[in-house]
This record gives sequence, structure tokens and C-alpha cells, in this order.
Amino acid sequence: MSDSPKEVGDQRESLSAFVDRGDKLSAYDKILGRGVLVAPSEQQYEVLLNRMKQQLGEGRGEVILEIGLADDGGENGLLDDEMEAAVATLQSLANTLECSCVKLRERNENRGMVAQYLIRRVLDACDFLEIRVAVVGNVDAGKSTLLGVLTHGELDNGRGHARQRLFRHKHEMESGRTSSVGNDILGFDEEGNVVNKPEHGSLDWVKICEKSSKVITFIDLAGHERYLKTTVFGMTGHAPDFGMLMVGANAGIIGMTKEHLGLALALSVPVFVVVTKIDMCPANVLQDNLKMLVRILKSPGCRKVPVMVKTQDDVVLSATNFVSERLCPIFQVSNVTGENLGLLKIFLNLLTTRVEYHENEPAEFQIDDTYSVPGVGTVVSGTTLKGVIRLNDTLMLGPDPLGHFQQIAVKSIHRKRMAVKEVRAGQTASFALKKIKRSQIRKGMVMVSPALNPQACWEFEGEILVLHHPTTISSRYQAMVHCGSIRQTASIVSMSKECLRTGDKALIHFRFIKHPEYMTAGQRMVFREGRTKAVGNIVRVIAQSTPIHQNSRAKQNKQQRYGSGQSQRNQAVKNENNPENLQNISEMNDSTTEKAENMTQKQGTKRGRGRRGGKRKSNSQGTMVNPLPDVTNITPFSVSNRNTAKVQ
Ligand SMILES: Nc1nc2c(ncn2[C@@H]2O[C@H](COP(=O)(O)OP(=O)(O)OP(=O)(O)O)[C@@H](O)[C@H]2O)c(=O)[nH]1
Repeated sequence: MSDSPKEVGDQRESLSAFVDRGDKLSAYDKILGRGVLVAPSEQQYEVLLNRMKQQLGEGRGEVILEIGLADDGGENGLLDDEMEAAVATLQSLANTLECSCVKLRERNENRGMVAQYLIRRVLDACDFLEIRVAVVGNVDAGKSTLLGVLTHGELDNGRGHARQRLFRHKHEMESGRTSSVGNDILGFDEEGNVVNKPEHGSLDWVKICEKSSKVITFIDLAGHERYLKTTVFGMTGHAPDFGMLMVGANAGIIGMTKEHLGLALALSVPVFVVVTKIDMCPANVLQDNLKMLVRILKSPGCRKVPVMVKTQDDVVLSATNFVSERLCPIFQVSNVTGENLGLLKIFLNLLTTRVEYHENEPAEFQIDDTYSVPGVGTVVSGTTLKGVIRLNDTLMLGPDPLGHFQQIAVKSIHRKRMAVKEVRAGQTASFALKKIKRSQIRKGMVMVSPALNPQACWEFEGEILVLHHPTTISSRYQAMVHCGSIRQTASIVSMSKECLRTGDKALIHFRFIKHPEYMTAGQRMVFREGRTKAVGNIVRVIAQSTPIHQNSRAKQNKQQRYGSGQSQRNQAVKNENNPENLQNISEMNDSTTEKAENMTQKQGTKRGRGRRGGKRKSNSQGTMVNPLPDVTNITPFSVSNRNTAKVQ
């Protein structure tokens, strides 16, 4: 994202805020009042209608309104007949704008009732609001199980029944562990009802999307530290709106939990916590683990405001305030008994997109996966960051290893396996491309409008904060840069300070090791290797002609990466489930590519220079990272005796 996404203003608001926002000279000022909806004049009705239209636009098709609140600090609440009239007006406004109007909650105030209503635009079958939730947490926290239960509507048996539906690879079925980035969807209609209906155990995504006004895409990330690299990629490359941190009630905050929480914080992704397995956890253990969780969330490293969600009121309150990153709702659920899963579903239905996307700018699409679909050809999946991309549009795809972009035409577009004619900023999609081989495309490439005249860069400057490093970082240090769907080792050319320790901030000049990338100022980045982790923003992209030595290295790397293209392609073709169409492409996951990339990474690192320019003795040890110094202080745990993984 070239502009760092601005947070959308909270579109869930009281009626007084609804009618009195910003512009003091606006017509809304004149119609303020607790009873404005009770008996509005024709003129007032028009004003309310325009305001609602505007709010729906800002909230990407929905707004939550609270009616009955006095705007002058006077007595709150409407009497029964007033409330009836106010709701009728609200219904009429909603109907006029082709929206549904659903009561979320009501409460008694000093004068009468106050109620909150969800107004949601009824969309046509091809359209739906898309919210992406990254699911993180330690291994065995119940991530895949919860997703299986939510999306398939059937409870778990406590022995891995529900997660079986979600595993994508044989080794996952056998080990019970997620290894790849997976996608699962949960659709809600305009009334907030779940539309997922499994037929013979599997879900028809197209049907779900057709019936949904809102689709939650869960990005299921692996919990095991072995797959941390994939998890970081999931958090940066899949542009999640929210993070769902899963914690097993019995196990508490262990293993990768803090690492994942730290990652979400570093990337400014608002997090809510789901504590699972409350059915099998003794009360005292649950209380101790919840206390620990709250302490960590409140610690100076996190600065969250934890809220235990126990009732529907709590759900609405936390959902309506959740766009602020400070709030952290905590749910306690059981995937076996189903306890509190209803509250979680209501919360998910009320989640609204957090970032503002610009549809009027030239198109930008970041690629997070590639496929070769027999009968269709090369397919790329990813996220539209800006603009609108339409069928048969010509875009610039790149950069290739030499930094060049080439023109490509979009043959077909799928959103969640549903064929569509266009895709807009903020939406994920898969494109079938004309006249290009899969081997010419890699994750991290982009497709952008020719109007942008895209330039690849080998070097860039970032303002970086070191969250953790065992000693000191100095020039020539190398680590993996994650930025959007870019994932490549870069080395430090120079820094604004001589050396950096944990907690230090500096302006750093980086250079990519293998090939140039397309990036823009303002993007968020993570810089990590083993136990080292730093986060920051890109402040300057250095446009330059390709350095000669890097040019040759690029060719070398091209051979290294693309040399085995045939076998990868064969493997990919074997992996295809449905050769006739694009149906399965947006969920297919390419562990082959993942493994191949890990291999490439390892080989590349071995051939290259070590951490500080010296020869590398071995691959990095200890992928475990204590993400935040403050968090670590509260619950220190040793990394030395962990069985650390070789593959990150
Ligand atoms: N009793 C009980 N068991 C649960 C609950 N949730 C999950 N389980 C069980 O816990 C085990 C682990 O669940 P998974 O869903 O595989 O955990 P995960 O976090 O996805 O693990 P990775 O995919 O390896 O990261 C399975 O055997 C589930 O049946 C729950 O609420 N209650």
C-alpha cells in the first residue's frame, strides 16, 4: 500500500453524532434531538436520508445507530410509543436506501429506552463486503477446530473431528498440524444470519458469497514455530483487517502466542482473543491463565484495554469500539459444547473494515500466490490495494529478476471462486492471465496500472525500531524483509547510527539480495531473522539503474529459482483438484512453492554472506522470538532449551 491506510472513522455512533459530525454549518445541526426520528418533518427526513447515505458510503455499506440518546446531555431514552415511531422512521429510511435494519440491543435509561440498530445495504448476488481475519496462536490452541466449527456449523468431538475438513495436505491430516496459509469463509446475510450450509461435508463458496452481504475470510496461520515464516507472510501479505489470537484455556500463554501477538501489534492489526477448550479446563487454571492474559495485554508493550465478552451487550459494545486498536475483546468458548460461540458469531458479523481503500486511484494488486490451472492457464491470487481492476484490463506485471515490468491482460476474475467482472480496492481476487507462464511469476510481484509507470527498486530506506536482537546490529547485517507480499533477504547498506540494540530506532538503508522489488513509501515492514525482529515503515524507495554485480546475481538467482520450474509446474498440475475451472484456486495452497522457497532461501543464504559479512556457519538457530521487551519481562521463557526449527 503506498499510502499508509488511514483508519476509517468509527461509523458506529449515536444518532447525535450521526447528525452532528464535523461541519458546523451543515443542515444536520438543525435537526438534532432525541426525538428527531419520532416525527421528522419532510425536510428533516431528507436531511436524515442524505446523512445515512453518506454514513453508509463511509462504512462501506453499513452503519450502527443508537436511537434515543439526548444530544444535549439531558435525559436519555424514548417512551414506548416514541420508540415505536422512531424505529418506523429508521425502517423507512433504511428501506428507501435498500438496506436492512436489525435491532442489536436495547437498554433502559433514565427517561426510557435506548436502542442500537444495524443498517446494512442489501447487495446484489455478486457483491459482498469482505473482512479478513488472520487466525494466530500457538499450536493446538484450537484454531483449525474453531474455524471448522464456525464454517461448517458442526461441533467438535475434542479429538480433532472438526479440523479435518480444513486441512489441505496429507501430512496435515496425519499430524493434525496446519503448515500452510489457508482460507476459510463465513458468510452473513443482511440480517446477520450465517449462510454457510455444508452439503455432503463441503462448502459451496459461490453459494455462500451469493447469499452473503458480508463474508469473513479467515486466514488460518500455522501455530508451530517451524512455520513462522509462513505465518509472518500471512500477516503481511494477506492484508488482514483483524487478528484473532487463539489461546487454549488449559495451556494459557505459551509458545508462539506472544510472538504472534507481538507481530499483530507491530503491524498495527487490531486483535481480539478467543480462549478455547473452556469445557475441559478446571476453573482455577482458567482464572490464572485469564489473569496472565490480561496482564500481558495491559503491559506497557501492548497497552491494550482487555474486555471480557460475556453478553450480547458486551459484544455490541466491543464491536462498535473495536476499530480503535486499543480495545481487545476476549471471548471464552468451547468448540465441543458450543458455549459462547453465538457471541463470537455476532461479533464477527459486526466487524467492519478498518482501512480506507482508494478506488479512484490507478490500480495496484499484490500477488500472494500463483497457480497453474489446467484448461485455464496461469492464475495469480492476491489483494487489490487501490483502484478497480476489470475484465480484459491491461496491467503491468513485475518486477522480473531484472526489474522489468511486462504488459498482461486479465482473462477472468474470481472473488472467492465466484466469477465477477471487476474487483475493487480492499478485495482479494484471483486473475487468470493471458500469455504468461506461471514460472515467470512469483509471490511479491505486483500488477499495477500502466499509468503508474512502475519502477522496481534494489534499495530503499526504512525507519526501523528493533524489537529484539541478542547483541548489536551493524552495517552488512542481513535478514528477511517482509513488506506486503514481498519476502526477501536484504542487507543493511548504512544506518543513521553506528550500531543498533534492542529498543533502538534508526533510519536504515537496505539493499535486496536476490532481485529488485516494487514497493512504495509508507508501507509497513518487518525485518527479521531467527531471534532478531525489527519493524518500521518504508520512508524512501531509491530508484536507480540495476547495479552490475546485482544484475549478474539476479541472473544467477533466476536460474536457481526457475531452474526447477518444470518439476514445480508438474507438481502444481498434480495438485490441481478441479482442472476444468478456477473454482478451487483461491483456496489452493502451494506447499510445494513454500518448500521450494524455503529451500531457495536456505541455499541462497548458505552461498551468501553471514550475519555480519562473515561466512555463515549454520542456518539461524532459534526461531523463537520474544516479541516485545515489556511483554517478555512479565513472563520470561527460555529459548535455549527449545527444540528449535530449521525451517522458519
Ligand atoms: N475439549 C475441547 N477440545 C478442543 C477444543 N478446541 C479444539 N480442541 C481439540 O484440540 C486439538 C487441537 O486443535 P487444532 O484445531 O488442531 O489446533 P490448532 O491451533 O489449529 O493447531 P495447529 O494447526 O497445529 O496450529 C484437537 O484435537 C481438537 O479436537 C475445545 O473447545 N474443547
